[in-house]
Amino acid sequence: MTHQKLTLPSPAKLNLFLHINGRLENGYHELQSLFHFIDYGDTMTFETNASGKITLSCNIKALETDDNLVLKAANLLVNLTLNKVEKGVHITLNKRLPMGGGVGGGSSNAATTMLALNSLWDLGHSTADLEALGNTLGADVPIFIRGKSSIAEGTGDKMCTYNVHNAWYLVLTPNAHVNTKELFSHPELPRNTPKLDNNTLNYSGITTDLKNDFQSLVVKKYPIIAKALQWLLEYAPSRMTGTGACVFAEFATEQQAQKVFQQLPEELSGFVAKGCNISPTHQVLFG
Ligand SMILES: C[C@](O)(CO)[C@H](O)COP(=O)(O)OP(=O)(O)OC[C@H]1O[C@@H](n2ccc(N)nc2=O)[C@H](O)[C@@H]1O
Ligand SMILES: Nc1ncnc2c1ncn2[C@@H]1O[C@H](COP(=O)(O)OP(=O)(O)OP(=O)(O)O)[C@@H](O)[C@H]1O
Repeated sequence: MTHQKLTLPSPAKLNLFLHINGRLENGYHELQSLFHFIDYGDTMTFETNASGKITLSCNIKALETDDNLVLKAANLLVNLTLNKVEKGVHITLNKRLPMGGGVGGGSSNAATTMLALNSLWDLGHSTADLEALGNTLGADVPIFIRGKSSIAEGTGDKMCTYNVHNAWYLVLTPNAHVNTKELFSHPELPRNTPKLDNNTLNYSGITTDLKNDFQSLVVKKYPIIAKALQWLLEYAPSRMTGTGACVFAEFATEQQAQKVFQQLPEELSGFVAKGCNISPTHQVLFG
C-alpha cells in the first residue's frame, strides 16, 4: 500500500437558529435548525501506512484516548473493510475549537476523518452511507459529512440545503462546558416550537422570529455565558449556538466584525470568522 498524506480543515458550525419541536419515543428530541459553516476550526493530518493500526496525536493530550470521536470514526470505517490488516493511519489533530462549546468540534473531527479515509483508502462509500454511519457517533456528524449549509430536521439526520447570505461572525467562547445531555432532559426546556415549512422559511439574519430554544435556560444556568451574550448584544444582533457555550454576532463585513472584536474586554475571548455555505473540508477535498 502506498503511503499518502492529506491535511484537511475540520471547521466549526453555527446553529443560526435552533428550535425544539417535540420529543421522540426514544427520548431524543425533534429539532429544526439552520446549520452554517465558518472558516475557523481544527486542522487534521492523515498519514496512511500498512501497520494495520490507527493512532492519534493531539496538541491537547487529554484528547488522546480511545473515546476520541476521531478514533471511533476511523474504526467504524476499518471494520467495514475486508483487508483490515493493511489499513493503518496516523492522525494528527490540532485542536483550536472549544470543547462543549456548541460549535460541533468533536462531530466535525469525526466527519473529517470519515471523508479523509474514504478518499485515501479509496473505499467508495457514498455520502449517504457515510452520513448514516456518522449518525451512530453523534447527531451533528451527518451535517459535517454533507458539507452544505442546511436546515436539519429530525435529530439532525434529515437535511435540506439552504444557502445563507454572505456574512461574518464574531464568536465568543465563554469558558463553560455545557452538558448537552443534561440540558436536553431539563424540565424547563421549551419543547413545542411549531415546525416551520422549509420551503417558505426565509433566514434574513438574527431576528426575533427565529430563535435558539436552549438559550434562555442556558443563560439562566451559566452567568458567564449570559455575560458574553449581553456584551455582544450591545453591538449587534446575537445568539447562542447549539447548547452553548459559544455565542455569536453577525456582521455584513469583516471590518465591522473586527472593529467590535478589538473592543473585547480582557476577560472575554473569541474569534472572527467568515460564514461558508460549503464546508472548508469539502472545499479542499472536492474543489
Ligand atoms: C443540539 C445540537 O448541538 C445541535 O447542533 C445537537 O443536536 C447535539 O448533538 P450532539 O452534541 O452530537 O449530541 P449527541 O452526542 O448525539 O447526544 C447527546 C445527548 O443529547 C440528547 N439529544 C441529542 C440530540 C437530540 N436530537 N435529542 C436529544 O435528546 C440525548 O440525551 C443524547 O444522549
Ligand atoms: N475529537 C474530539 N474533539 C473534541 N471533543 C471530543 C472529541 N472526541 C470526543 N470528544 C468529547 O466530546 C465532548 C464534546 O465536545 P464537542 O467539541 O464535540 O462539543 P460541542 O461543540 O458542544 O458539540 P455539539 O455542538 O455537537 O454539542 C468533549 O468534552 C470531549 O470529551
